[in-house]
Amino acid sequence: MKWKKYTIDTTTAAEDYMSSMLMELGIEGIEIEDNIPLTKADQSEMFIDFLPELPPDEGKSRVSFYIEDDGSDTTDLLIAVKKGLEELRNTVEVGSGEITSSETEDLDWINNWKKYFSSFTIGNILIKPTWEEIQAEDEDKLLIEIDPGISFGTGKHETTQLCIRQLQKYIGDRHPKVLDVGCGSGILSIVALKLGASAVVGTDLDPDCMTSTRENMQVNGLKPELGEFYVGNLIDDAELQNKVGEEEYEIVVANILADVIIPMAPVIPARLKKGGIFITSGIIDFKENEVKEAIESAGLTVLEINHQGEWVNITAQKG
Ligand SMILES: C[S@@+](CC[C@H](N)C(=O)[O-])C[C@H]1O[C@@H](n2cnc3c(N)ncnc32)[C@H](O)[C@@H]1O
Repeated sequence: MKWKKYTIDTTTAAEDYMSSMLMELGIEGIEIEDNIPLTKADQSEMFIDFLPELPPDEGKSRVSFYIEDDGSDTTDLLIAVKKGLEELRNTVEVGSGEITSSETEDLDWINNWKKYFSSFTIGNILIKPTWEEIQAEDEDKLLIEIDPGISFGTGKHETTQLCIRQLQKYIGDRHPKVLDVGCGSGILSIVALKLGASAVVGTDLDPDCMTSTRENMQVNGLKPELGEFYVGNLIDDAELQNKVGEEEYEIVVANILADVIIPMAPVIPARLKKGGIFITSGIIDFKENEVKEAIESAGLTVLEINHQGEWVNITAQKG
């Protein structure tokens, strides 16, 4: 799909007004470049754990928007953008407001990442995108097929791999019931079921993950009744906590982010059966101690801490 990119030179004070004006004109692909650091809340919503140092914020901003380049005339739309921009000058300092257009780019928002996702193995598990063929040398592996769609979880991320290794280690032949908090594409639920879990319950904040997870269960030949998946936040949603249940699980896995796992830690022990295992990752290395302390304060005993790249997995047990 071809897109045309237009960039407006403006100010940080005007950027929100500018995007709102563009959205009102029906433009959806909007990008803002400035040097304002993200707030903690923004960071956790965007699943970024740390950011590079930014140069000082001098109040400058570049607001870009993308229009599909399907040959249709965009003159009227650009006139409307310029008019909207001039009207904004009555409300806020807009800066130069100069609009430049750049080369047509080939952008496929949803599918471009697929180029970077190819089959790989973790121990005897083969994780394969649904669109790739299985190679002869991999035919003896435990096959997991994944199409994450727009949800997180191809299995390639270090944090997912750290969790998969721990699931391999702790599922054994106990046929545990597993709770997968932050299920994303459903990859950890599917790995758990393929490794012998008797049932899984998954939760995520993002409703799209319910679709991806259910579709991936089906692709992997897993009966829908093996999994229940709910949208919501286990940290403070009493209704979700009820649905998920108490002392139901031999294993809880949560691959999210340190800043989410810390407030979530207190609600984990109640979900676990006695002796149950909590496997968690999404923890960047400099937050390891903070998460470990939160897990211990919640009453769990830390059994293992593993590292892959800059990422950490903590595995703990309910006494
Ligand atoms: C790093 S992804 C992990 C996806 C998948 N489980 C994996 O291991 O690849 C984190 C997921 O957690 C979800 N999430 C973030 N905060 C959450 C919360 N408080 N409760 C449940 N899910 C949450 C996100 O929407 C995202 O799908």
